[in-house]
Amino acid sequence: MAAAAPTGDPVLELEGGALAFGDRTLWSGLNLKVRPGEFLAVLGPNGTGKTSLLRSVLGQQKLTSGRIKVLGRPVERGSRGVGYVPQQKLMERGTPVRARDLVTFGVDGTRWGLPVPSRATRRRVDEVLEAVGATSFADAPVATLSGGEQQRVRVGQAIAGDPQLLLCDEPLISLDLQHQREVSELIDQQRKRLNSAVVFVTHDVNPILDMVDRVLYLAGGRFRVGPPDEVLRSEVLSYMYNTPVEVIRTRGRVVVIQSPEGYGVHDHLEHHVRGGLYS
Ligand SMILES: Nc1ncnc2c1ncn2[C@@H]1O[C@H](COP(=O)(O)OP(=O)(O)OP(=O)(O)O)[C@@H](O)[C@H]1O
Repeated sequence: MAAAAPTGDPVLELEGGALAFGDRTLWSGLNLKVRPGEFLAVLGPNGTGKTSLLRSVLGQQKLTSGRIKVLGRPVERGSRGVGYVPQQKLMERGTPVRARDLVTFGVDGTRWGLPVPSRATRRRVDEVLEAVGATSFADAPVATLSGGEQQRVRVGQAIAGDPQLLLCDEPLISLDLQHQREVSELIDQQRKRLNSAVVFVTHDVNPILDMVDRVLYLAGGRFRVGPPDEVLRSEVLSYMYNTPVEVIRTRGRVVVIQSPEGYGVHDHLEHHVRGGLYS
């Protein structure tokens, strides 16, 4: 776990952020500052507004109230300083775009193939393809790759431009254990190399637990921000879920289970309990 608290002007700042759809408020009163070099994990059950938070930071979703600053400025779409790994979306078969093209787009922001990339760009593209383990399928159409292979290419595209703020929406989905480790280490190494910030949405914090500085936990219209040891505790999560929950730490992992007295109270939690693990 990171020792010293990150310093420097925030790369991401939310003040009194609230987001509602109709009469359903996902979160409100959200104050958050993410500083250079910080790794923030965003956790919580389905539908609590984790993706919507990232979309708000990208300028794709307007807040109901409050404001967001990204890299010191009001949020705007398409900022080169922000990288984004979207929640897994497979490319349609027949799309001719190659892995190399997506990563090239990530490096120089130009449309694939045009203009012809410079030697420096090509070198950087090869480096990134290698780093995400995509060299062997770099020239295959992305649509023909497996879900996990496509995911690695998207991570490559997002990190290729050395963003100061990297937003990741479940980037480890579809990856086997080895690639989960490799991809999360790659994201972490890049953060350390550039002193950039990472906001990482995930359903399982364990693969990244030793990288995380703070956790933003969203559940039941509530939120909690703090170091993992302060947030991932039985009393905190029981309050957030409004049902008794036990947080167990075993062999360096965090396991959340529903306490016997809480069984059957909340289906969404039970779903995760059946899976054996929840973060
Ligand atoms: N544009 C929209 N209009 C109406 N409702 C929306 C819109 N975008 C998201 N929602 C709703 O907001 C809720 C939160 O969605 P979001 O995708 O942010 O959740 P999440 O926490 O990322 O969930 P998951 O863990 O399942 O990915 C969902 O119920 C979703 O249907």
